[in-house]
Amino acid sequence: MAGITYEDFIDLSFEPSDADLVCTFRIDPADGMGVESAASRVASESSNGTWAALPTGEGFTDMRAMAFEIGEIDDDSGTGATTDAAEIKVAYPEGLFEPGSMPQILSCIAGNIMGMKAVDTIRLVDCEWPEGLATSFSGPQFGSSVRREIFGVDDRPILATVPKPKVGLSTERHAEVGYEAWTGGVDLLKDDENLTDQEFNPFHDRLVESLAERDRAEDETGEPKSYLINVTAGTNEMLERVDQVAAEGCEYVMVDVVTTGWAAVQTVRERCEELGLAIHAHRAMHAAFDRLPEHGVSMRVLAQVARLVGVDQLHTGTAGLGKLANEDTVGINAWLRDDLHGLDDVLPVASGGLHPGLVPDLLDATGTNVCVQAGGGIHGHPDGTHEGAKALRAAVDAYAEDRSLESKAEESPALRAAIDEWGTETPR
Ligand SMILES: O=C(COP(=O)(O)O)[C@H](O)[C@H](O)COP(=O)(O)O
Ligand SMILES: [Mg+2]
Repeated sequence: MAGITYEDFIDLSFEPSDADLVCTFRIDPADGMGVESAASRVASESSNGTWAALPTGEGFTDMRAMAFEIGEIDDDSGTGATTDAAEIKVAYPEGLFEPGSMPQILSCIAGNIMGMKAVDTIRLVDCEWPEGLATSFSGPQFGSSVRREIFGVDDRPILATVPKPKVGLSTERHAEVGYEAWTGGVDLLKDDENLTDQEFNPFHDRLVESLAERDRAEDETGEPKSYLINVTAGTNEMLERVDQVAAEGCEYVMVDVVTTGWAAVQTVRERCEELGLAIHAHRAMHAAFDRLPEHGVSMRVLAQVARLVGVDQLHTGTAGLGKLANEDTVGINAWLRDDLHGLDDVLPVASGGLHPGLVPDLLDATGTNVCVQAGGGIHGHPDGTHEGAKALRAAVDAYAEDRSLESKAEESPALRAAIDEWGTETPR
């Protein structure tokens, strides 16, 4: 029987074409499987093969992926991987994918293979996106130009804060905290990932009252201010909320991109294009699949997906300085700025356990073309939110002035109090 078996999905002499999507996987073959068979099985199951030999012939278009490279593990994941763990490359023909559909692409390259027995663990580490597939997506509407276009700055990070406690504040208190933070020196108020439309703080009331305080803070400071309101919900409801955000004159929406799903984010992206709204992407739940170095989908790939689908700002970690286990923040941020067939870049958001004492090391690692978000590091300040915002702003200003925190703290009591409270320690 003419046909294909799963051995037909590996050719170590194969050379991918420029139109192929090339994926790098880290695999740990199951006992007795052997690396080449496991690699072929990965290519087979993620394209058009399965465990059994299959008939082809009339009416069959060859959409096979091809495993074409098997290399040593060069990551320092320290997972104690077995000796036959390897890094493989698989080339996928462009025709396998539906242009512009991130769900379908991920159902190929991060679908069944994540759970198949041929490998004990498998991790999608990186993707090299060909022009045809990449440009079938919108990409970011603004990217890092939000700093200049919304806040008129291009020489410092933009600062954000999320009111803490993360949920439970009344609408009125939430807006008050926003005013205190905006007038203390942050540019962006942000909802937390699990604040959406709850009884204690309904979405539309929060939108209207927070923006009223934003206007007051702009008048008082003479600086542009904005608000990352979390529109996360079912897709149709999200579109309703996006329309409300635009109607009330805000510049951004925030979306929990992993829990809403990429199809929903693509739909929101289309509406934001029509309305001229920037998208802030929170990545809550990413660690369910990107934390373990030997299994899942890397944060690097998640960032690539987010940029293609078209978010403008994305949480990418704190280069190990904050409270959350972090991936390769510096490498991911660099990729977000690299050319991607002309698609716009993405502004990285450093967040998670940050406070003024960590700012110098953070900006040494990430540079200043970022958004720096602090929640506890502002609202936990011994003298409250307004002073906490002043302290964070002073720490960022000190970096721009090439001054130490200690020197800056001589003219900033708020920064002095923050350093006395938290020093330069990394919280857990
Ligand atoms: O609420 C916070 C941070 O609050 P705090 O500043 O009090 O720690 C964010 O949800 C985390 O940054 C998410 O993590 P990441 O940014 O890594 O996705
Ligand atoms: Mg949060």
